[in-house]
Amino acid sequence: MPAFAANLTMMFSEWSFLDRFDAAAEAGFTAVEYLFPYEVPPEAIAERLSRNDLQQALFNLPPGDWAAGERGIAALPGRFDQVKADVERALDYAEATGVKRLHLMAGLADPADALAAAAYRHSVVYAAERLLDRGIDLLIEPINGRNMPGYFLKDFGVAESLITELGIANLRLQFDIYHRQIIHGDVTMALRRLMPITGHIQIASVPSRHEPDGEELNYPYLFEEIDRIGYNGFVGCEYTPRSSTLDGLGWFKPFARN
Ligand SMILES: O=C(O)[C@@H](O)C(=O)CO
Ligand SMILES: [Mg+2]
Repeated sequence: MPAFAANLTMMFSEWSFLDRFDAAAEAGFTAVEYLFPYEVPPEAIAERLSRNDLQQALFNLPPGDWAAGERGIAALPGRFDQVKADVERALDYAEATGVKRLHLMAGLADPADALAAAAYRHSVVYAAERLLDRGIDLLIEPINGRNMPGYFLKDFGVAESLITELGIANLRLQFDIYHRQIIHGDVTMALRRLMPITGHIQIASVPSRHEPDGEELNYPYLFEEIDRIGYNGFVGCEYTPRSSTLDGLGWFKPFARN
């Protein structure tokens, strides 16, 4: 049975950020993820995790100036000092929350731009090596160009090649099934093939990015497949509920903690 993590950026938005931990636990989740923790102190998050017996599955390193449109800075030439500072900031939160995987966003840049490609590689190597002796995986995630136009890492083949070529033990793929289906399709075969380098899975319906209970993908089949291929990490529920979060949890009932 997959271990589902509620994505507190997209789910439980009826509650304040910290109260989302309580609500997710009450709904039967045993783990949570979100994009960014940086607006609240690490101790406050740690307290909610502990109070609710929740595991912290994942969060992202700081993404640059999100409000100004940045979507990561790893592939932006001239921002390496900031990448290094961001890794230290994320480590403070990692220590408090016990998270074992962090996602490094690439940013908006042309993948054919040699300077961007070099900057990205440099950032990825630095961050992965910095996290290695802390026992934390560095994840990279291909994101579809409809949701994030101009995003540097928009191809699963490119991510696979980079991970394989660099061969850093804790550098792994964030396999978001929603993005995979939009970019390439062939989800099941890709899950099977990429499983050895996959460090985290995320789900949502396609094309609406709502609950994983209909539309283009057969999630009951994919959940069984995730078990069949021996994946023992978390499956992040990175979707926007169609109406209220709780009303949309019918699909999750068979998996909920008591
Ligand atoms: O798929 C996504 O959008 C997220 O996993 C993410 O980290 C960037 O928005
Ligand atoms: Mg994702």
